Amino acid sequence: MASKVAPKRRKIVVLGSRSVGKSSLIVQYIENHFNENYYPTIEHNVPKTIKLNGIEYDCEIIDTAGQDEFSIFNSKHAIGIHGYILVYSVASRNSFNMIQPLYDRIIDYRGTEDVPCVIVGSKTDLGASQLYSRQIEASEGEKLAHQNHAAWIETSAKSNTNIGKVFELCLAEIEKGAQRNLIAPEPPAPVQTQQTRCIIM
Ligand SMILES: Nc1nc2c(ncn2[C@@H]2O[C@H](COP(=O)(O)OP(=O)(O)OP(=O)(O)O)[C@@H](O)[C@H]2O)c(=O)[nH]1
Repeated sequence: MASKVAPKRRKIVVLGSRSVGKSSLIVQYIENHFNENYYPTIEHNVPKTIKLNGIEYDCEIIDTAGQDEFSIFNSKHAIGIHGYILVYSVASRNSFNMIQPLYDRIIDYRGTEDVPCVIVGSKTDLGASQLYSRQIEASEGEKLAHQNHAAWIETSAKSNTNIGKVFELCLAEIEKGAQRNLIAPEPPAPVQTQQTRCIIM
């Protein structure tokens, strides 16, 4: 009997300063809506099946409480994580300045620079508003990503711009890593055999 291949499981963690829009990114992706109110996040995992190149992946997206210079990286986010989404707001220089130390901490903990990662410039709608001005140009975000061999994209959860692409990019980075053997191949799913006989010992 041919063994059935289990869907690949992938764990993605979303990191970045407080209030940059990590939860909004996830909520827009999963539930297709945007909330103007700010509720500080208590870390939780969100399941989502993501399809890439015709293959379905069982993903777990970890929404974290925002990091600051004191709580920059929790070592639990170094183990068992397949991909990283690092978010800054294009309207906040401070949040952008957190990305490099955060990335450095990840590679320190993992002991390799080969880390599947997407850097995301969020809240692009604010950059176009009259109340806030853009503090981080696209070229600056792109350069940072390039220096760290990461993918990069700008988004707006409010106007639902590029949200799905963030997760597809992350999965694509993970699969590129898998081809470089960053991820051990999945074992085949156990085959359910019907027990037809009973042995009394
Ligand atoms: N204009 C605009 N506001 C946004 C966008 N994304 C999030 N926000 C707002 O920014 C605030 C913070 O958003 P959250 O998604 O809670 O941010 P977070 O990064 O999860 O915050 P922490 O829980 O502190 O880590 C909320 O008031 C959101 O409505 C966006 O794309 N555009």
